[in-house]
Amino acid sequence: MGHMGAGVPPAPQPLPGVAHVVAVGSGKGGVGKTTVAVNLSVALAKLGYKVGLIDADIYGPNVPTMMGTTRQPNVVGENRIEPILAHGVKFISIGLISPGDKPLVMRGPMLHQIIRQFLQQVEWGELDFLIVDLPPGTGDVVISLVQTVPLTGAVVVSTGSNVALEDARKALEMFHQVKVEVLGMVENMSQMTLPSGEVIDVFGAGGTERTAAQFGLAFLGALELNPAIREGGDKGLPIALAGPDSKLASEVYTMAQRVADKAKQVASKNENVFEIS
Ligand SMILES: Nc1ncnc2c1ncn2[C@@H]1O[C@H](COP(=O)(O)OP(=O)(O)OP(=O)(O)O)[C@@H](O)[C@H]1O
Repeated sequence: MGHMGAGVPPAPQPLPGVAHVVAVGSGKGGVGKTTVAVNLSVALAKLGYKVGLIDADIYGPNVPTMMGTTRQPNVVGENRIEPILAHGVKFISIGLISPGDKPLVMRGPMLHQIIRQFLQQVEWGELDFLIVDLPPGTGDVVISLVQTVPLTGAVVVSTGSNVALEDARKALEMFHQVKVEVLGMVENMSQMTLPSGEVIDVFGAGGTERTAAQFGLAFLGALELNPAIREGGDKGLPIALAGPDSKLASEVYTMAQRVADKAKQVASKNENVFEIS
């Protein structure tokens, strides 16, 4: 103990009962990362998986609004936090804890502490997927995350625009640096269909799929730009609730199925690596 420097973090430990931790990141803010993370979670739950969702966007926690509840979580036993259940998904967010009393500036150690608590002190129980909605950009939160738990992989969300893709590439680079496998990329705010049926391309649809191909990554799907998606977010009724037969929500289910398949594939590949060595 004594000679171990205080700066040496303990090795990441899997969360008992949690099969896959999957981070959702973007690089650029405002591309709809939280919208994707929330809908992905709800769709996975509707597909029959046990799903948890951590709002790790400490500076702009929008998950409670998008999940439709700002109820404070109960603390049980020895400082264990009960996640909030909404739309079949268990979630936790800094936005639920002492709302109105959140520090605007957080020092690194405090941020690390929050991420660790969200992973280790929340009563997640058995989960197939624990989705983590990262803050935009690259940095601290991801480092705290990978120091605490092993991740199955990450999903990178972008629009098709060059500026969003520039930042998405930085996110890809960051995941590479911290040795987190990217499961694939999602294009959000892709094409938009007008009531007349005319399709308009606002952000350069197709750009994300091309970028994924350049990096040898899977393209996990596109979500159109549609006011119903924004309304669903603001009302706390994610469009995934409409189910796989709804035309709009079907895109989310395709995406969710691909994320699930890819996560299982990556995890079994990594298990084999351990067995061989
Ligand atoms: N496909 C879409 N169609 C219409 N509106 C969308 C779509 N995706 C997201 N939005 C809306 O765009 C806004 C930004 O989305 P969101 O909060 O998910 O982005 P974000 O990338 O998580 O942002 P940040 O992390 O910077 O806070 C929200 O109002 C959301 O409802």
